[in-house]
Parts: sequence; structure tokens; C-alpha cells
Amino acid sequence: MRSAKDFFRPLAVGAPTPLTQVPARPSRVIHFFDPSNPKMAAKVPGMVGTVDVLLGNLEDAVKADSKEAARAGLVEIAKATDFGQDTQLWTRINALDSPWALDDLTTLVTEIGDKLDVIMVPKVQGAEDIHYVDRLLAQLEAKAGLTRPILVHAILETARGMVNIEEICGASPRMQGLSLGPADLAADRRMKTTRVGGSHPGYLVRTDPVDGDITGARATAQQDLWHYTIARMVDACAMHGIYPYYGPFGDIQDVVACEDQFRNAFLLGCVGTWSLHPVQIEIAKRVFSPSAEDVAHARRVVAAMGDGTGAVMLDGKMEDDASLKQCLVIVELAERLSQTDPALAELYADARGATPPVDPPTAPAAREGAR
Ligand SMILES: CCC(=O)SCCNC(=O)CCNC(=O)[C@H](O)C(C)(C)COP(=O)(O)OP(=O)(O)OC[C@H]1O[C@@H](n2cnc3c(N)ncnc32)[C@H](O)[C@@H]1OP(=O)(O)O
Ligand SMILES: O=CC(=O)O
Ligand SMILES: [Mg+2]
Repeated sequence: MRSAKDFFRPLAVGAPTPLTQVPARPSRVIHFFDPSNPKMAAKVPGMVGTVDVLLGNLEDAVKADSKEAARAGLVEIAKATDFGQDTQLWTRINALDSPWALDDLTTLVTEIGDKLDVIMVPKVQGAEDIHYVDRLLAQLEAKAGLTRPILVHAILETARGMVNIEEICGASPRMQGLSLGPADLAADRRMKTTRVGGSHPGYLVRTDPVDGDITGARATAQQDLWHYTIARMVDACAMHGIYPYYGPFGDIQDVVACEDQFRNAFLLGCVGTWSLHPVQIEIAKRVFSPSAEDVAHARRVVAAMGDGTGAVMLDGKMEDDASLKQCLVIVELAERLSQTDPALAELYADARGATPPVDPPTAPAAREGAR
């Protein structure tokens, strides 16, 4: 364990000073591409500005004999591309127990460290994995003369990683966030599924039999296999001031279920998700941006709550300090997204115009009468 006084000191002489807060940049959609695939690589420059994050993937989904080509391809793309202010460049390196991880880190930080915002580390098992990457990154940053620390994002995709989730989140000031890795996590937990994310028709609840007739018609409802895991991840991230993300949704054609899964994660507190195919980009951007209706309602509550204390009635519902805090989450997110997304800025400005007038705060005497 490091002393609190040392936590924000660089881990190598000449390395940049660690950040005390994770920059709050939009990351609704983390778009994966394989830098060794010429067709995908060619599309990357044209995607700048259309996604919040472009992620050059070096790990799973890149063939073993293409690992070096993917790494070299990413270096080439990063050097040749201006990512502008609104699109970040991330990478997913190979697993720390693979023969490629060390070369991934060494090459990427020394060659394109000034362009890389976040390094995603797969199959993180505990704080020791983050400590290893943390020190190595500091040495490489010092060697490369970087002035800004590269942040670290861990994928939650082993049972051990789940058990150690809090210590992973708090292992380094570099920690930017966590993503759910449902495919590897399902395998590691020995879940009996064969899908990449999403739920399963066999995971359901059924209503009780009527008059003891167990064979009669009984409604069932499919449940979310990932509810516990996502909720756990959201709490751990919130506690440590870092960001939670859904991960891959592998059924590219089922855009409807993809949207549902993303929305569940958004409602539970995730800030973004991965897109594996261009068709998932707009879904992710739409779902992880609050709706105009929610923003308009949240603004009404903020206006109605005045100094933020006490209770008021709005549309027949009680609002108070706690519901105000929820509304502020929505309003602040809308304002942040408006700074980088002109279409959302317009949408949310229109929502302001459409906002119905706020009822005057209910006077204590009137509230008495309403009881
Ligand atoms: C499960 C655990 C994990 O680790 S998930 C993360 C790792 N997996 C990935 O990163 C997968 C990334 N995506 C892909 O490899 C492809 O999208 C897969 C799913 C294989 C589908 O590819 P394909 O059969 O070519 O799709 P398609 O014919 O519909 O493509 C249409 C055009 O779009 C392109 N495209 C496809 N995916 C991307 C992408 N991620 N980024 C940029 N471009 C993409 C295709 O190359 C194709 O281009 P064109 O029209 O032929 O010029
Ligand atoms: O890497 C992602 C996963 O689901 O596994
Ligand atoms: Mg995985």
C-alpha cells in the first residue's frame, strides 16, 4: 500500500505528475477497430469527430499472426491522423500474461504516447496488474518525454477481477474507468452461455400457477443476466471517482436488443459503451445522451427547487434535495455534451424553449392542506 502522500507523486523520475481527477470528456461510444485490417484502418481518419473514442484493438479479435501488424498499424494511423479536440485515441493492449503486452506498451508509449489518452488493459485480476502497468508507464513516459500522464482502463472479465473490483479501481491515480467484458467473464465464471453480452431467453422468472395448475398459461419475463455485475461495477467506479462502461454487444444485427442492453447500462449509471461495428455507433450515442424530455424535466425541477432545499410539488409529484441531485446529473451531462456535439446543443436548447413554466414552490401552509 502506498502512503496517501505518495499517491500523486510520479512513479519514475521525469514522468508527468499524476492527475487528481479523471478528465470528464464525453466517452459515450468507444469504437473498436483492428489496425491490421486494411479496410477498417482506412476508415479511421473519416471517423474522427463522429465517435468520442477511437480504440485501436490489439487483443482478442486480432489474429495471433497479425499482432505485430496491428501494433505497427496503430502507430502509423496515430502518427498520420489529427484526432482533433473531440475524439480521443485509446488502445486495448494484449493481456499481461501474453507474449505481446510488453512490446505493446513499450512501442506505443515511446512512439505515439503523446497521442494516446487511455490504455485499456484486459483480464485485470487485481491491483497488482495495475501497479505493474502504472510503474512501467511512468518509466516509458519519462523516456518519451511526455508531459501528460496516460490513463488506464481495466476490463472486468474474470471472477477474480470481480472479487477485487474495489482495489482495482483504487490502485492508481491513472485509473480512468472499467468496462464489462461479458464474453470472457462468462467463460471464466463457467456461465452456460455462448453469447457476447446481452441476455438469454432461459434466464427468466415465471408467474405462479393459477389454482395450482402448473401446466396452464403462465407469463414469463426474460431477466438481465448482467444486472448484478453492472450494478457492482457502477458502485465501485462511483466510489473511486472513475467511469463505468458497458462492453461489447456481439449480435451486430439485433440493433433492438443492443439498444435495450445499452439503455439498461445507461440507466444504472454507465457513461458509455463499446461499438464493434459502425451500425452500433449511433445507437450508443443516442442511448448515452439524455433525452430532450429528461433534460427539460430536470431543468424544471432545478428551477422549482430554488436554493436546492426543501420540498415542492411538480406535476403531482414530490421533488426535494435528493431528486434535485438526480436532475443535476442529467443537466450537467447535457451541458457537457452540448459543448462538443452541436446537434445535441440544439436539441437541448429547443428543450429549454419547450419547458413548461414552473409551478411556484408550494408554501408550507399549502403543503399542510395537501396532506
Ligand atoms: C467479445 C469480446 C471482445 O473482445 S469484443 C472486441 C473485439 N472485437 C472487435 O473489435 C470486433 C470489431 N469488429 C469487426 O471485426 C467487424 O465489425 C465484424 C464484427 C467482424 C463484422 O465485419 P464485417 O463482416 O466486415 O461487417 P460488414 O460487412 O457489415 O462491414 C461493413 C463495412 O464496415 C467496415 N467495418 C466493419 N466493422 C468496422 C469497424 N469496427 N470499424 C470500422 N469499419 C468497420 C467493413 O470493413 C466494411 O467495409 P466496406 O464497406 O467493405 O469498405
Ligand atoms: O473483452 C470483452 C469480453 O467481453 O470478453
Ligand atoms: Mg475479453
